[in-house]
Amino acid sequence: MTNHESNVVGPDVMLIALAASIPNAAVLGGFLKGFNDTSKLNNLIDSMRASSPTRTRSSSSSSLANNNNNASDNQDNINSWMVYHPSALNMFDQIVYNMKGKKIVTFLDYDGTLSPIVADPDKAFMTKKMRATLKDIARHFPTAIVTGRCRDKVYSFVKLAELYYAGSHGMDIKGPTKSRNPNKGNDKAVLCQPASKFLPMIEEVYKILLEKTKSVPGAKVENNKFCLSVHFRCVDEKCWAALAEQVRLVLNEYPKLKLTQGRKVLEIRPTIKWDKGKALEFLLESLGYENSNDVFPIYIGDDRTDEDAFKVLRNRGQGIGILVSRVPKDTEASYTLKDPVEVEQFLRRLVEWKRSSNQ
Ligand SMILES: O=P(O)(O)OC[C@H]1O[C@H](O[C@H]2O[C@H](CO)[C@@H](O)[C@H](O)[C@H]2O)[C@H](O)[C@@H](O)[C@@H]1O
Repeated sequence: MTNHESNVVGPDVMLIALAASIPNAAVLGGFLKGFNDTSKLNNLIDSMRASSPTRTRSSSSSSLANNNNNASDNQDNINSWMVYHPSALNMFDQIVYNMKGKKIVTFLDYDGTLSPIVADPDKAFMTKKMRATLKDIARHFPTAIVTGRCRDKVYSFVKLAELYYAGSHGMDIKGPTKSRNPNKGNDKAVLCQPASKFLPMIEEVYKILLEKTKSVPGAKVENNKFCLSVHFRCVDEKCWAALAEQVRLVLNEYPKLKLTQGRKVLEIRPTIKWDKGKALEFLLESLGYENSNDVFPIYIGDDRTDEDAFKVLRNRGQGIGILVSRVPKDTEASYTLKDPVEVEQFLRRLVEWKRSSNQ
């Protein structure tokens, strides 16, 4: 099972992963009651830890020698992982060779891809440089931001009307409000909201979660319109289980909602079959590339939710997925970039290649 497959979890199982991170046997025993699939449990614990990339494997070791060994093991892991997922910057010439003559479409995740991960989700700004590069990218290629965020919120960060925006993990898609090419008039007006009937339920759960998580210091509930985020980045690890318990109790009353996990965030969303991969397919179709062999989609993202889109590209045998990560992760992406700085460099090279190659 890939990390992606273990991504969508029921609240109870999630709680077990959280509970396993606290060193209290009695509490842990209580949480584990009734759970007997050890490998599933281990997957979930791994998945929980993987959402905390600042922690290295050596952090619990007290001996310096162990730390050194672990550091060199980690480096070996990174090196062998990079053989299968090489840097998109190092492989740039090969990538452009493969996309020659094709219509490029770029799909970009926001947090951790265009903006660095920061403690306060309301302050996840892009650099001016990134914005200028994005503007140039959109001038040359149809470009979409595909994010777990509320569409309006991400627009308030990006502020480029010539892009497509797929907010709420792709459940809220809107086309550009300004043409990418002033001589050609407006791009096709696109709107897709497959989870609209869940809006009142999401609102209701948002209010309840706000109230219920008040008692957990550092917890933050974010309303992303068709889905919700419960952030635990600023919550003391000892309180993760308590927070998860609150979320679980609330979600028990809403079987039509499911829980997924991002980077130090629990995400609550409708149980519809829609994700960033579906959003990518919808956008390609809207752009007229449903059955085209001529299209070359590039999807760049850092999160598990981006795996749905990487998988779609892999299955279509088209374009490339680029994972933004410094550490080895189970991924369907073909290439990697380390951080948003490298993402900007890659996008800039794409713009320069396009300008110089008359493609
Ligand atoms: O699909 P994305 O664009 O990657 O959005 C996923 C979530 O991103 C945001 O949370 C993450 O970034 C925050 C700011 O850097 C960080 O504080 C948090 O720990 C991360 O999980 C956003 O706030 C969430 O609503 C999105 O679901």
